[in-house]
Amino acid sequence: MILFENVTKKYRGTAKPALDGIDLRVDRGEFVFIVGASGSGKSSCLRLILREDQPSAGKIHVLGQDLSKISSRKVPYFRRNLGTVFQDFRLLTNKTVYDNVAFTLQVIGKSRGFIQEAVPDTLEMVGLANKAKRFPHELSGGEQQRVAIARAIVNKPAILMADEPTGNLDPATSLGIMQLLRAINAAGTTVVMATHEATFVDIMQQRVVELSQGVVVRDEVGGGYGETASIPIADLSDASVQVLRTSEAVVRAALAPEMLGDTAGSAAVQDAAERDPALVEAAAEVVAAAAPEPEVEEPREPQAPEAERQRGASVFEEPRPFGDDDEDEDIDETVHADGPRGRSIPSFLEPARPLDPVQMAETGSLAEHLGLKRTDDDQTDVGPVR
Ligand SMILES: Nc1ncnc2c1ncn2[C@@H]1O[C@H](COP(=O)(O)OP(=O)(O)OP(=O)(O)O)[C@@H](O)[C@H]1O
Repeated sequence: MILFENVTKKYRGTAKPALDGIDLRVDRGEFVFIVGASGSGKSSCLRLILREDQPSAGKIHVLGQDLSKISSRKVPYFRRNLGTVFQDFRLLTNKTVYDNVAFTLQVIGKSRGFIQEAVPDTLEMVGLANKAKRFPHELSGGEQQRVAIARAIVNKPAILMADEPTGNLDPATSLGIMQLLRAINAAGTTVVMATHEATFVDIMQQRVVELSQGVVVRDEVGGGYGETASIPIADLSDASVQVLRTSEAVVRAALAPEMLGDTAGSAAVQDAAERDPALVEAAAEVVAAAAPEPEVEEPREPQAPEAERQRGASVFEEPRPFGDDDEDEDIDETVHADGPRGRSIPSFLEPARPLDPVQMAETGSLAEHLGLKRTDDDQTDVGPVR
């Protein structure tokens, strides 16, 4: 699906290549994290896949096409197969949620009937059915990112590329976004996500490709605690490692229940709870600690419409649309400063309360299951909370 053969990318005027002889193969249906320090080459990698840029050497095939052979004129057509999500959402601020999503389909000439069906369906999927008529500035950061995701997937792309999609969001909101990306992946879309967020990489146990100075230094299926991990496992006692693994199973079951086979994830958690309640309690604390304690969010000045419009300009020659919505329940993604650490066991760890992944996917309520308190998220707006 994506194939890099000895790919080097050297930008003009730089001494060292941003990517140096990369070999990489991503198959259909995979969820791949590209991780690495700032400047390691993650975004360069995504830009090459999108054919925003060309390698200095080597070959790249995406969806069976040799990217060096796609003429500039055909690039917009090629990109219809790729959905993209960015840290800064890139929504069109003068359009409603519905129109943001519909716009993507309009520019590629989809019929009105198709749009009228696809947009509400997609908004429903991302949990924004009730916000179709809102404008981006009326949404929280998490909701704006959901609109961006709706826009990216409304045309059912084969590949969804996400570049730091949780970079501007608080931990609870980020968990909801990760949960949504996993649901999209579970529905068959290949997901390639560049991120610094070691916590999510650790707990999701998907494939991890780690870059360091333009070279792949790790390519691990089910990767977790590597050099980029937030919790270095080598520093932990055996008991702590066991606690960590239990927490990991819990969160993984919530984020990717199908990866564990039926209800094996929740069964394992319930099993552990029966055998050793103290372990599960300790695991709950690790889970809570894995989400960094949120700070109180500074309200941000709304962006000037013109500046926003400029930000909204897609990296593509062909602008991509965003999402609309329509659900009624507001998704409350605000996190209280006294959130995770104030409680002992998240409710979803309780043996009598099995996980309901479908419901969680619909509501994006993983953070709630983790016990992170939420309030009215319309007040939160965008802005780093870390
Ligand atoms: N257009 C460019 N011109 C010159 N150098 C560039 C350009 N884009 C990226 N670079 C350089 O290439 C290297 C890799 O950059 P890249 O943006 O791919 O890293 P990254 O891992 O995505 O970083 P970050 O996590 O900070 O976004 C860096 O040294 C960067 O300075």
